[in-house]
Amino acid sequence: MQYSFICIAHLKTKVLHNNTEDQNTDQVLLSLCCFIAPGFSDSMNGVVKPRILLMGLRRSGKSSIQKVVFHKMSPSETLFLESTNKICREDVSSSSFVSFQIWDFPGQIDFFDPTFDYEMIFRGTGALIFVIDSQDNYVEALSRLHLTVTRAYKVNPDISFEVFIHKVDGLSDDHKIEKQRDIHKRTNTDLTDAGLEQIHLSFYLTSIYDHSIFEAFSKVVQKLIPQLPTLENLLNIFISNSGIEKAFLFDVGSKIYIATDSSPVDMQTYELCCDMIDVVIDISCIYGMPNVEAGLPHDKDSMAIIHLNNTTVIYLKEVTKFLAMVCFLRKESFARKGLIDYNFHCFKKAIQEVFDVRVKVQQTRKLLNQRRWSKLTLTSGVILMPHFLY
Ligand SMILES: Nc1nc2c(ncn2[C@@H]2O[C@H](COP(=O)(O)OP(=O)(O)OP(=O)(O)O)[C@@H](O)[C@H]2O)c(=O)[nH]1
Repeated sequence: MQYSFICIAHLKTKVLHNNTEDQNTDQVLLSLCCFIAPGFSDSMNGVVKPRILLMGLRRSGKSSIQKVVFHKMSPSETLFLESTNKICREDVSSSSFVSFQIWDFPGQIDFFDPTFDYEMIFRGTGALIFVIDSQDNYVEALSRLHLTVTRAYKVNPDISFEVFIHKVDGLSDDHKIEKQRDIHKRTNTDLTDAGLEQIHLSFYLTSIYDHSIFEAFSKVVQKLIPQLPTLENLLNIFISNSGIEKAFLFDVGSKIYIATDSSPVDMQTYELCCDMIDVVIDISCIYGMPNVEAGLPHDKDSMAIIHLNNTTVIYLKEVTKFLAMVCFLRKESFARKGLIDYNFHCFKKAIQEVFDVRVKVQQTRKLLNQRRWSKLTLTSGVILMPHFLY
């Protein structure tokens, strides 16, 4: 597909009055509190920050994944990455929804090393990504995966286990499917033999040389967003009332999509969204923002429209400082842009309310924690150091 026309402009949203929309979004918001799950508290401050662990054998591609997805490193530069020899922790807090810690582990962790407190690590973990190099012999990787998963599950059965069958860029399509089937079968057989068939592993075919790694990471991150059903619901309401075929909510910095409507996602659509975000950011960097050092070149006026030569229109609009909505629609539907913009305005308001509820929950949790701590100090007369997770 070719882009036949690109227009990037600053546009103020026109507000049309449509009471039905407001009622719909309000109804969704009424049920919000059900989706605010406690999550993983980061020490005493009550900040919900799930932890994602990147594990796997040496040179399987863990650091490359982190650098490409979160540091915009080009895939070819990863050839020069040095081997990781200690646990590297990083905070990813680009928006209130995409906020977590990534821990990149060195290739060989010795679970039997007494200085390695794996219980403490797994206890605060939201997702464990195990990276397998598909271009290498993976027998050792599979036994390491089994050991890691069984240990982690015993400590924390709530972890989501994600297996990245990585470096598939060198494989043909048939070969990829065959490898995935084989790895899936072997791991499940091992788990069944160990009497742990209840452990669910999700498998993804990934490569840093295409968008598959971003798509896989999006799915991992989505599982850690307690408000996901609310966001999906809002997107469903938005698209069905605006004649839109598909809508994604993107974290602009990482190109991770944090939610989409309930229709299936195809890779080509996702790739077009990523390309569009790149175009918008590049053009904004060159022409748009006087002070790019201040952060992402994406602000409340950011928007872009791309007309493809197959009568599809892609429409990008800023939702929050870090989030953008990217929609796919027919040219005929885009004729009602005023209605789409009004509905988008309602959607944006609803998202803001989701943020507000979340912030309130976090503040209440922080206050409760502080009270609990001051009570502890008063009753015991001494302050005992808590057993913080690191
Ligand atoms: N072909 C291909 N190579 C990749 C891919 N991802 C990473 N690599 C290469 O794999 C090699 C090892 O990558 P690293 O990210 O250093 O691996 P690691 O798992 O962090 O290694 P340790 O730090 O030793 O545990 C590098 O040369 C990367 O360029 C991929 O998707 N495809």
